[in-house]
Amino acid sequence: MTAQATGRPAAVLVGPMGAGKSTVGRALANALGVAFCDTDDELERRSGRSIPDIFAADGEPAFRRLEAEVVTDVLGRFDGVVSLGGGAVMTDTIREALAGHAVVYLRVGADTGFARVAASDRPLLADPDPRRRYADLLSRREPTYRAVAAVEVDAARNPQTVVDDIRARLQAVRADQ
Ligand SMILES: Nc1ncnc2c1ncn2[C@@H]1O[C@H](COP(=O)(O)OP(=O)(O)OP(=O)(O)O)[C@@H](O)[C@H]1O
Ligand SMILES: O=C(O)C1=C[C@@H](O)[C@@H](O)[C@H](O)C1
Ligand SMILES: [Mg+2]
Repeated sequence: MTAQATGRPAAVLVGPMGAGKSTVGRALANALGVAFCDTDDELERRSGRSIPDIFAADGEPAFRRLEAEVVTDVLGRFDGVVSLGGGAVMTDTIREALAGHAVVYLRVGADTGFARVAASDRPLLADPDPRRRYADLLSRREPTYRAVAAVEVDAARNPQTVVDDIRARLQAVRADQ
């Protein structure tokens, strides 16, 4: 994380694995001319370990504790675009820290989201039936993504279209305030 904060994040992207939070987040930050922070990358940088290693060696609860520390710190002092990990919104302290922020839910269906990450090493998909696991996680988390977001966009489109849509929707929300 390079930028020092003076205000609040320009946008905070949430959604399931493969929604494009990292990809679209970086492009949105470029379009807005602000810095970008992916909290998964930030957690790996600060801990000096990979997320798959943390899951394998210490388990998911230990990962969630580290994630909560990193995300709440970033939300409190970073003024660029922030992308969260796919499960971050399920932690109470993170949901509390998201209140009042420009939270954007990148929505994808289970087939699209899973196809985008099937070949990667996301630890939660290390399962005998990863497609079903993905669909289960998405259906459990979807109400929470919706509840924390000020704006929801269809992320099954090309990244530039998603970026343009987010910018327009955030402007509309701000104009309403
Ligand atoms: N809008 C898009 N159209 C096509 N492919 C995309 C799009 N967004 C992301 N991808 C591709 O999908 C894969 C996953 O994207 P990305 O890592 O940005 O997802 P994520 O939401 O950050 O997932 P995670 O929660 O696991 O970090 C990458 O290979 C990326 O290039
Ligand atoms: O959906 C999840 O719970 C996760 C998504 C990734 O972004 C990482 O934060 C990690 O692999 C866990
Ligand atoms: Mg990501």
